[in-house]
Amino acid sequence: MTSVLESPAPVTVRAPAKVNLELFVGPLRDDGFHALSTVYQAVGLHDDVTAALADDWGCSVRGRDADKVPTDESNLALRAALALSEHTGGQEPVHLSIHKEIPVAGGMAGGSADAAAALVACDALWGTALPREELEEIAAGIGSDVPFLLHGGTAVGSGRGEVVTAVLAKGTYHWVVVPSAASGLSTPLVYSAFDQRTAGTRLDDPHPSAALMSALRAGDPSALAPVLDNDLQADAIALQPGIGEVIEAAMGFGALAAIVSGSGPTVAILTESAEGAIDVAVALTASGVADDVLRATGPVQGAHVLPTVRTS
Ligand SMILES: C[C@@](CO)(OP(=O)(O)O)[C@H](O)COP(=O)(O)OP(=O)(O)OC[C@H]1O[C@@H](n2ccc(N)nc2=O)[C@H](O)[C@@H]1O
Ligand SMILES: Nc1ncnc2c1ncn2[C@@H]1O[C@H](COP(=O)(O)OP(=O)(O)O)[C@@H](O)[C@H]1O
Repeated sequence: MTSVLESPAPVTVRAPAKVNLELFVGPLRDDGFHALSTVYQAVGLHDDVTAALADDWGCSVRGRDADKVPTDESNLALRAALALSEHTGGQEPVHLSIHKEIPVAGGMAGGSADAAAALVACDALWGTALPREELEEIAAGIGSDVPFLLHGGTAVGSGRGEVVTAVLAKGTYHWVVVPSAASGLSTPLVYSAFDQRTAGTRLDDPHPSAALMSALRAGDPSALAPVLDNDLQADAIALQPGIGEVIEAAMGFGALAAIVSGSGPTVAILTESAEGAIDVAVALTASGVADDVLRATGPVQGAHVLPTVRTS
C-alpha cells in the first residue's frame, strides 16, 4: 500500500457527450448487436470523473440526474477502472467521484463518457501509461460508444460503433439539446422496435453517406442539416410521440434540423449560429414544448485530464 506521503494526487478527467449525426443500422450480428455505421460528434456537455486512491473500490455521483445512476459495480466508470486494473495485472483500489452534466439515459452516452474518463484518469493515477490502442480495446469491452468518447471530435463508428475513424470536419456547430428525461425509452427497447418494424426486410451492410462527409468537409451547417439521418428515429417517436412534437416545434421555430440522438429520447437540434441556438431554446421553453433545454457546441475534444487546481 502506498503511504500517504508518496500517494499520487487525484486525477480529474473531463469527457463530453455525443450526438449521432447519422446512424444507419445493418443486420443483426451473431453477438446480438446490429452492425452500425454512425457518425458521432462530441458536444460540449461534460461529465468530470476524479480518481483517487482509496481503501476500497467505489464511486459516488453528484450533479444532474445523479439519483438515476448506480454506484455499485454496474456503474460504467467503475467497470472501466476495474477492467483497466485487471488488464494491467491488478492495481490499488480507487474511489471515483463523478460529476454529471450529461443527461442520463438520453442517447448522449453519458455513462460511456464516464467510462472513458475513468480509463484516462486511472491510467494517469496508476502510471500504467497504456498505449492508446490498448485503452481503446478496454473501452470497446465496456460499451460501443466508449472508444469514441476517448477520441472526441467528429468520427465514423463502424462495427457496432466501437471502431472509430476520424473524419475531416470543418466548422463549429451550434446545437440545442432537449433531453425529455421523463421517458421510459431504453436502448434495447428501441432496437427491438426497429427489429419488429424491419422484420422480413433485408438490411444491407451500413456505410457512411458521401453527402454527410461532404457537408462536414464544407463546414456548413446549412449543408449538414438536410443530410442528418437516424434509422432508429421512427421507432423512438413511435414509442414516445412527444419526441416528434419537439422536432416539429423546433423546425417551426427556425431550426435548421432536428434529429433523435442515438436511441433517444434526446432531440438534437441544429441551428445556424450561437444566436440562433438561443432563439430556438427560448422559443421551446416559452411555448411550453420543453422545460428542460440545453445548448452545446461541437465538435469538442474527447476525454482529457484537467489541470490540477493550485490551492496555494
Ligand atoms: C444507440 C447508440 C448509438 O450510438 O447509442 P445510445 O443511444 O445508447 O447512446 C448505440 O448503438 C448503443 O450501443 P451500446 O452502448 O452497445 O448499447 P447497449 O446499451 O450495450 O445495448 C443494449 C441492447 O441494445 C441492442 N443493440 C445495441 C447496440 C447495437 N448496435 N445493436 C443492438 O441490437 C442489443 O439488444 C443490446 O443488448
Ligand atoms: N456512470 C454512469 N452514468 C450514467 N448512467 C450510467 C452510468 N453507469 C451506468 N449507467 C446506466 O446506464 C444507463 C444508460 O445511461 P447513459 O449512458 O446516460 O445513456 P444512453 O445509453 O442512453 O446514452 C442508465 O440508465 C444508467 O442506469
